[in-house]
Amino acid sequence: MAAVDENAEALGVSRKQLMESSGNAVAREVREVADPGASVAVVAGRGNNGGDAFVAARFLADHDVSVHLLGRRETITTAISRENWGALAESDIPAEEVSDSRALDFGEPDVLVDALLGTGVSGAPREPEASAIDAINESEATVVSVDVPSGMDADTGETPGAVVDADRVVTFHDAKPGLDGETVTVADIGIPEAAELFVGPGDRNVLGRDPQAHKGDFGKVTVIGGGPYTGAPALSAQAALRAGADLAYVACPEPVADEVQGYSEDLIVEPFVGTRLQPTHVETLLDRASERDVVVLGPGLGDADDTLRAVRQFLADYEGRAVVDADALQVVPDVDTEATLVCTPHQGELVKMGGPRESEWRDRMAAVESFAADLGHTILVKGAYDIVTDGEATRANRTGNPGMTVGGTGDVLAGATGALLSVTEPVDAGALAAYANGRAGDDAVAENGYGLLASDLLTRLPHALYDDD
Ligand SMILES: NC(=O)C1=CN([C@@H]2O[C@H](COP(=O)(O)OP(=O)(O)OC[C@H]3O[C@@H](n4cnc5c(N)ncnc54)[C@H](O)[C@@H]3O)[C@@H](O)[C@H]2O)[C@H](O)CC1
Ligand SMILES: [K+]
Repeated sequence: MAAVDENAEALGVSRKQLMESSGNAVAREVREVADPGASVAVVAGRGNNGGDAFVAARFLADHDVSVHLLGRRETITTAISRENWGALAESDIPAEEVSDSRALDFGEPDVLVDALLGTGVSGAPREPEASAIDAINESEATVVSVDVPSGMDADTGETPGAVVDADRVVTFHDAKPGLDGETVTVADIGIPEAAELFVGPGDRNVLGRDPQAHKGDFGKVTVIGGGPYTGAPALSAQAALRAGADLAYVACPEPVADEVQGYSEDLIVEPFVGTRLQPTHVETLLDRASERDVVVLGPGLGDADDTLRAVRQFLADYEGRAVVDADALQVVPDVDTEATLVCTPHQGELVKMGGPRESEWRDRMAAVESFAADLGHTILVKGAYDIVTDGEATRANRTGNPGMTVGGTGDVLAGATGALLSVTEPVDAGALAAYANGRAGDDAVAENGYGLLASDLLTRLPHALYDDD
């Protein structure tokens, strides 16, 4: 939900607007259960859940409203909630601050609005909230809970401690688990569909960095590639580093090893004998892969028969996480593997894998979703709108521009996906890599115009993935 909020903000719908809509929805619900003139007591906590209720109070001028904040105004946790508390002071709505739940006296109202705790709760309610919840439950009033009954975990529906016994719940944007017995209204608060459908800056929240982290915590990625091409594996491995991996290895044929190393001293090159990947290399590669977090299989490997046989053997025995790209993709549909794969085809490669041909992007989303479900792996289809799906969750990405049709941008994407796959789940890894790759391309074109090189994306990946703007 926090990610969707941030995406909405990036699309021009601020959190403050969302709070205004939320509060309005609560007021509508109150009007349904209480006629004008009825008494309404709002019991609010210090988070945004309370903020929603401050807004609701402003929309209930026809009712006899009082607001009771459990805490002091200085302890309100968010700026927008504080602003809405401030707005109450500019009205004639009685609003009191109560630090001790024993001093909480909301009388005998017709309606109680429960806005103590929302989606920000963690664990069982502590004091003074726990006693305030008891007080609400002892009241005869009709209880309208904001977002969730206070004390209920919005993700799981679990109630580890005291919880408000609500008559009605006004929940925002999406239904929440664990609600039954109450009358539930799911209120549309104006979050644009695009905030959920398209990957946005909020999706990056899954990429935390623990200050106590050690070398290797953010992933060791091996790129198995090269042979006919040397630039591709070097781009992938550098992209893995720029997307946050700690170590990037390139397993490539001996004759191209110097060239790959020559692209960057940051890469650890692990050559194998011969001019291309062959079945005799597979055992050693599997051994090494077992010490790494993710393998990126494909960049620059070519499609010689024995190379594709080697790819098939590798995947049949590999049980870890891998990104499969380029010529290696055609092997995936007929290999039986325990591995967790993120396949990164463009439209032509997808068709070669037996995938759908739909051209309109929404139709393609649905078709690729069911293809991924059948395949049993995550697919990231590259295009003007990238589609990422594991057969259940499906996202689209619209960063990027026509300048990115240049060779090598797919290798960068595969490497970035590899890095992110070592720290997040497959759909998130693919979605974020597509987003960052496209944004890096957009930044490069904004700075220099068209004529970008795939290598221009590399230094722009960190900003696209980790900067706050
Ligand atoms: N897009 C949306 O869905 C919108 C939701 N809105 C509302 O915002 C709340 C979530 O707000 P948040 O500030 O994140 O958290 P809460 O108000 O739920 O509470 C945080 C508050 O409570 C303290 N706390 C946490 N755990 C406990 C505990 N076990 N015991 C006591 N106190 C606890 C914490 O420290 C904070 O002070 C959501 O539910 C909606 O109502 C917005 O309106 C925007 C749109
Ligand atoms: K609540």
